Amino acid sequence: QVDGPDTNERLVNVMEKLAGGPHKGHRANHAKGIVVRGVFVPTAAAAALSKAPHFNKGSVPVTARFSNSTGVPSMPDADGNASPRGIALRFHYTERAYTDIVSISYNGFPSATPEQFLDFLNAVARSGPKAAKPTPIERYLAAHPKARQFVTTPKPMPVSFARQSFYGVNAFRFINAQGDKRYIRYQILPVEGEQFIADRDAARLPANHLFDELRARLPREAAQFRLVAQLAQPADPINDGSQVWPTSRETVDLGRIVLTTVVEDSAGAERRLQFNPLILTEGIEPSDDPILLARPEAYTYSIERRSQP
Ligand code: HEM
Repeated sequence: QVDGPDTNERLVNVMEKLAGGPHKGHRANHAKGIVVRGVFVPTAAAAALSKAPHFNKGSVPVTARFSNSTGVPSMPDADGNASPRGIALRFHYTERAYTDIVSISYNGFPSATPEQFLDFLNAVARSGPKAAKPTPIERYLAAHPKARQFVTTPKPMPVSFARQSFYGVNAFRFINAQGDKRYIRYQILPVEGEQFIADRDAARLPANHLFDELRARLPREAAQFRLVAQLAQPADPINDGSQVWPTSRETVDLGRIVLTTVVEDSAGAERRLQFNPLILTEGIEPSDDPILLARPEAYTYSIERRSQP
């Protein structure tokens, strides 16, 4: 038995440190958010892949939270560190029961395991302005191509949260009524397509532009996404979200997410909401991806801290 914080608690500690926090009442990551609601309408193809209840009904209510990355609650939307952004989705398939998808606007992850992710974040934390060259993060990125790709891939600001794609990254296993099993990864793709703003123009926009845009948009026009399953081929890596599957893999439209309303007290709602990618239902099983399996525990540290009065 080893005393002291475990990897998941250390991850939350370093996230708070990087954010100049802890910021009382806020998430250790994806702190700046907005809560909306709408519906999900599944396709017939969804029911053929999974017996999950929300894929086998006419439609179900959805609660969603869009967010900027990092634990900085005042993160300006055009800041480079605001990406990858998040969408967390909760499908209410009965009055009391729900299942979640928690996804980001980058297809992939910098690390294969929580330990590697901790090394990555610690390297960032040790690379302040006074760090000797090459800095810890420069050395880390030189040795870790997936993390390098994550950091160096341009992540421009979208014109709207409604015009950004999101990716589930971790794999899940679908099981249909016949007992057939398929590994999948989620994609959440804007029906209107992606559209981005040049960095130079984004820098001139107000700090809350994306949040204001969503509040202005929804009374006129829903934010609509296709929920898509990318199907694994037998040799595809199932347990490593840093290894993206080829774009040539078959995809299946599972249905349409139609988000229509910003909830009345978004700040209160987000304090109460506790999204968790392992709140699943029959017809959907987790993979053994160690990042996926670590997430609920890490999230619980953040939830406990932000719930303190
Ligand atoms: C070991 C890896 C990870 C760690 C340690 C981690 C940590 C965290 C923490 C501490 C929170 C705040 C939870 C809360 O207070 O409710 C959070 C939220 C979030 N994470 Fe992660 N995360 C990890 C991986 C991922 C991955 C792979 C994705 C997506 C593919 C993701 C997407 C999100 C999103 C969208 C939120 C905001 C959820 C909301 O709106 O409430 N995270 N994460």
